[in-house]
Amino acid sequence: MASDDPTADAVTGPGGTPPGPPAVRADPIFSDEEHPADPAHPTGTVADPDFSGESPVDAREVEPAAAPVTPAFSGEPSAVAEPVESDVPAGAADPFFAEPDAVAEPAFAEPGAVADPSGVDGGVAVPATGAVPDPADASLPPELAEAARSLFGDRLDLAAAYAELLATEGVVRGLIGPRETPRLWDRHLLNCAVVAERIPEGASVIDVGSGAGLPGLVLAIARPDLSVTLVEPLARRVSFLVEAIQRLGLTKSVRVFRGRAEEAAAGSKDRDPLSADIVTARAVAPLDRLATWCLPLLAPGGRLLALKGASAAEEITAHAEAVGRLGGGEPALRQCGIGVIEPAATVVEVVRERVVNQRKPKGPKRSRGGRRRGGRNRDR
Ligand SMILES: C[S@@+](CC[C@H](N)C(=O)[O-])C[C@H]1O[C@@H](n2cnc3c(N)ncnc32)[C@H](O)[C@@H]1O
Repeated sequence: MASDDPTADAVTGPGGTPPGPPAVRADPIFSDEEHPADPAHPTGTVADPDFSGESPVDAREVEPAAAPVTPAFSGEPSAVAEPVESDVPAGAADPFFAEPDAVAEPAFAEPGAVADPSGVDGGVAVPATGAVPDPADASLPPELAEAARSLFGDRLDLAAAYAELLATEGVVRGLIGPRETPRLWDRHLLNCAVVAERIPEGASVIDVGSGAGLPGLVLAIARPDLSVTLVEPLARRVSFLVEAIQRLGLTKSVRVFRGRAEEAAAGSKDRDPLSADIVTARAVAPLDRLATWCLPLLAPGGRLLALKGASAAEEITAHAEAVGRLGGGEPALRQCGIGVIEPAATVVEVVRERVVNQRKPKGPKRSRGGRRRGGRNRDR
C-alpha cells in the first residue's frame, strides 16, 4: 500500500493548500454511527459492511435501490437504465444532460418558505421533522472562518449561498438531514473543498454520485478554473443540482448528467462517452465498485479521487488487486487540507494506468424457447 506524502507530489492550482492558516477542528466525516439508506447500495439497505457507512447526507432516502453494477461498454442502453426514477427534470432538453439553462424558472422557494407539504419528489415539501429550515443554520461558524476564507477566497459568498441552499432546500427536499445543518461547513463544504489541492489547474472533473453536489459543486465554487460534470441518476437530486447551479450562477462551468456513471462512460449513438482528467466520488460505493464505475470515465493518466472515511486503508488492502485488474495503479492514501482543517480529509487516489475493456456481464441464460432457465422466480 502506498503511503501518503501530501507534499511530495501535491498538485498545484488555485485551490492548493494555502500556506500557514492555523488548523481548525472539524468533526470526522463519515462517522460510522450514521448509515442512512443509500441507493448506491444494491440491496438498498445500510447493513453492508463493505460500504463503510459513508453516507453523511440524505436524510430521507425514499427512492428505490439502484441496480447492481452493470458495466455498460456497449452503445446500447444499460440494463439498469431504469434508474430509480422515471421523470426527467422539468424543461430538460436532453435526456442525459440536464442543462441548467433549460430550466425556465428556478423552482427554489425563497428561504424559509414551505410551498408544498406534499413531499412529492422534486417539489418543495416540509422536511421529515416538520421543522421549517432556517437559513441561519447555514452560517459559517467563526472558528471555521479562516479555513473557509483560505479555501474559497473571493468565492466565499458563493459557498455561503450554497450552504444556505443545502440548509433550506436541501433539507426540505430530503437531501440533507436536519441534523447535518450545524455541521454543513466542517463536515461537508470544507471537507470537500480541500480535495481541490489534488486537482490541477484547468482540469475537467466528473463527480460521480453527486447527490446534493458534494464534492462536485463545492469544487466548482472553490475553483472557477475547473469544468465540472455532476453525474447523478436520481431525478430529485438532479432537479436540486440543476436549480442550484442556476441559482449560484455556475452554468458556464458546471453541467449535470442524469444517469449512472456506467451510462456516462458508455456513451450512446447520440452522445460521446464522458471522460475527464479527474473523477471524484464521496460516499458512493466501496473502492472496487468505484473503480469499475469511475476508471472508464478517466482519460489514461487521469486520477480518481475517492473521499473516504476511517476505512480507507482497509479498503485499499481489500481492493487494490481488483483496482489493478481494472487498469488502475496502486491506490494511494492522501490527506488533504493538512493545516487547514482538523482532521484532514482522507482521499484514496488511483491513476488510470491502463485501458481495460470491461466485459458486459452475461445476461440470464435462455433456453431455445427464449425462456430463462430456472423459472421466473429465480430473479426475485
Ligand atoms: C450517499 S449519496 C452521496 C452523495 C454525495 N456524494 C455526498 O457525499 O453527499 C450516493 C449517491 O450516489 C449516487 N449513485 C449511486 N450509484 C451510482 C452510479 N452507479 N452512478 C452514479 N451515481 C450513483 C446515488 O444516487 C446517490 O446520490
